[in-house]
Amino acid sequence: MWKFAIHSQQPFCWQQLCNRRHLYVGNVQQQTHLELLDAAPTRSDDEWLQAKPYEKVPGPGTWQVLSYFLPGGKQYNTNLIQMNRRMREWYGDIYRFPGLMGKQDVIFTYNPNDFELTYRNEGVWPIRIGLESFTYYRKVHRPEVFGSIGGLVSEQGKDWAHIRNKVNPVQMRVQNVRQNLPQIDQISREFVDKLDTLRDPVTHILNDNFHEQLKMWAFESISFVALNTRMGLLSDRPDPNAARLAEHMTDFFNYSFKYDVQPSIWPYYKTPGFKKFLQTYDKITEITTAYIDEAIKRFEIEKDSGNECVLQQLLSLNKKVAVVMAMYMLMAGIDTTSSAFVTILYHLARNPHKQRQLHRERRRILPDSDEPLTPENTKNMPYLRACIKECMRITSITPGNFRIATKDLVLSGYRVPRGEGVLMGVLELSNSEKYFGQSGQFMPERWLKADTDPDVKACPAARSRNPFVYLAFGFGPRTCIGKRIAELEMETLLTRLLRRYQVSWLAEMPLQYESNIILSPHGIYVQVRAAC
Ligand code: HEM
Repeated sequence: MWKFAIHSQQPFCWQQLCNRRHLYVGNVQQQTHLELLDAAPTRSDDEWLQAKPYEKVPGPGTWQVLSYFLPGGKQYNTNLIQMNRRMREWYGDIYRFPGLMGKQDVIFTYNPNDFELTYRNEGVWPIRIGLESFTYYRKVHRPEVFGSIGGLVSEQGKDWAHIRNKVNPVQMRVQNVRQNLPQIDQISREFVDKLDTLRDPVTHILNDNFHEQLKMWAFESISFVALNTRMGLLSDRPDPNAARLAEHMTDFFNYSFKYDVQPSIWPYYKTPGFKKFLQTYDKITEITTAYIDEAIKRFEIEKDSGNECVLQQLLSLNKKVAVVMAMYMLMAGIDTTSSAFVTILYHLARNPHKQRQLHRERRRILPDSDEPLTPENTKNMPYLRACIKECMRITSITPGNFRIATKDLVLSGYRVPRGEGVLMGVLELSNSEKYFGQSGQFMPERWLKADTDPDVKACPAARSRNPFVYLAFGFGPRTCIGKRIAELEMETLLTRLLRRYQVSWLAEMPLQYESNIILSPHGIYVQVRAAC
């Protein structure tokens, strides 16, 4: 069961995001999986033949769905989470959401065995549709800038693999990412220093402005990794281009929700709003490229100064790759990390006993709070990592994972032909009593594989739990490429913040969430006081 309230200004439907596979964007046909469409089943084995036919998957018909979402309908004005939950109550743990207007169906499943089958059969080129506007921007609007360089979020098949294989060692290798620790630590210290000015001087309460400031922390951190540049966004005098870039990124998120997620006619007709979106992309490209050009000049002067940073490694692949990846890091690495961090703080604020336990670990790692964080002293932080995981279990800011089935699959006893969309309802499973006892309780211990101190014992279930019931960063070759960076940032800030402060939740209401591209918290009411 859900233990927190979620509210959205706008009705949202995953299918709008997932079912645009027939689109032709300008002269660029979405290179997704069209070859899979209308293909005859390839399977004739017993399991396939004995499975129930696809048509028998429970779910509403097209007209029924339309009636749900029309004014007065049962799903009118519901958000993603509410919609999913109602549909699940009505149709069960697997249901078919029919494709509208010639678009594909999406199978919604809440069965971890289906997740495993879908992922284990996705092959080396998993298909997940997203950010079609970026594909259009690169390939149709600005081909002279990007050439044939694809981007991770919007590319599929070989084109996706081509870039992912190149950037994996740069962004997924722990040691490579952790070389940024000194600067990420410095940025976290600056943010924690700034907390004094962000909280109310008398009550010490932080409100929603805190989330905006956290976005600046996330921006400052990710832009250091992506552009090797300190933007000064936590100071009173940020770099003017950085401030502009921050504004454009905010616009980008709003536009992207409107044009990549909500139904829109832009693939057929470029509305004035969509043209403004393209201008925002232009400005982000222009500023990002300018920062990269400046960094290239710096690298020339500082030649052979030791390990290559992430940007240098991306540049050695290709400058266009570096620009596209830097843009992606900025687009995908600000709202995600800051929203997840608010969630982490919220759960710790509501669970003082666990917070005290974590504080003890922090003091062991940093006996002197002025000491820097290093690869050595941050190696062994089991309770901190368990706390972060437990927060993301209760509130995974990405509530579902999507794939196009690239093989014929039998899901929950039904035939699902390749080419169909499969939406895996991760958040529901990670909040289910069936897979996590006392699922509403914040219990970091459930993730511990070994005792961390005499009072904190390992949990036997941590070793035997089905890995598919918690997938906050996705799974497989297409898992989140920013996972290591996000973990580094969140661990560092949490260490610094809790080393200095203790946090309490003062509101009667739980933290609220809006669902747009991700779950985004609001209604923050945290008190931060000096830790003893
Ligand atoms: C707490 C923070 C974050 C969460 C919860 C998160 C979650 C996710 C999830 C669930 C996916 C889909 C994975 C799949 O389909 O299997 C994803 C993909 C992705 N994420 Fe993250 N993410 C976070 C932070 C970041 C950061 C900091 C970056 C940038 C450095 C980033 C960049 C990306 C990219 C580029 C993809 C697409 C990967 C591909 O398709 O190959 N994310 N993320």
